Amino acid sequence: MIAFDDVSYGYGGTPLLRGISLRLTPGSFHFLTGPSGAGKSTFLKLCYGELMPVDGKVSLIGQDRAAMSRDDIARLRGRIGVVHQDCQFLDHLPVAENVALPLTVAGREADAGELRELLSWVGLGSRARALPPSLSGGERQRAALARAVVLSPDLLLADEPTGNLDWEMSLRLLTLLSELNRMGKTIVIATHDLNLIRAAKPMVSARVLRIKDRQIIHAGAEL
Ligand SMILES: Nc1ncnc2c1ncn2[C@@H]1O[C@H](COP(=O)(O)OP(=O)(O)OP(=O)(O)O)[C@@H](O)[C@H]1O
Repeated sequence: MIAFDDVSYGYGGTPLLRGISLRLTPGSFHFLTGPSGAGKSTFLKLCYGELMPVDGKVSLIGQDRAAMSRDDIARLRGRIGVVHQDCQFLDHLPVAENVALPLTVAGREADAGELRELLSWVGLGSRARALPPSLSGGERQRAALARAVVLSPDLLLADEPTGNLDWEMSLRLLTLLSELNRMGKTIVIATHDLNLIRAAKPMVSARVLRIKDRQIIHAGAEL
């Protein structure tokens, strides 16, 4: 699904990630961890084509990133959903319309029934008409998750999705993400919360990637 071959990246000539080679196979579930500033968000940006590698090759769902046009990248947005760290919304539009926005942008009509089902899956069935500023942190994250999956992507990337949430809400979000994985979606969650990774153990068969010394290593047994 995603392949990195000897990929390096840095901002303004300062190396951040170096010589990364890995595969994210269809249906896999990965946590990506590492200290603040290690490059987790940067790695995710390389995975959804926002950034181009400085060296090496990134293949996104079978396409070489370097050979992709703007249209290819736009099409990719339907296959790769992203829950961003800051999950911004259009504050003047109700939750349901914010969640449906990727459909609108893709020129597709939102099916009211499917949208209702999606909102109730994330527990926001009764908040469809609410405006984003009135949502709690947990509600915002769940709305962001709904928006990220509204186009039914094959791969979902979540950047610190539980960053500001209490434990109960973190587990709720983790449960939703593991349900998506059981439905066959490939999932990558960037997090520095090791408790979250431990809590996922009974839910999914997850692998842990850790950024260390500019490299991404497979962590495993010790978590
Ligand atoms: N657009 C940018 N221009 C220059 N430097 C950047 C840019 N984006 C990120 N960086 C730097 O690259 C490094 C890695 O950032 P990144 O956001 O990928 O780390 P992270 O592991 O996700 O951190 P956190 O856990 O704090 O979110 C940081 O030192 C950051 O300041």
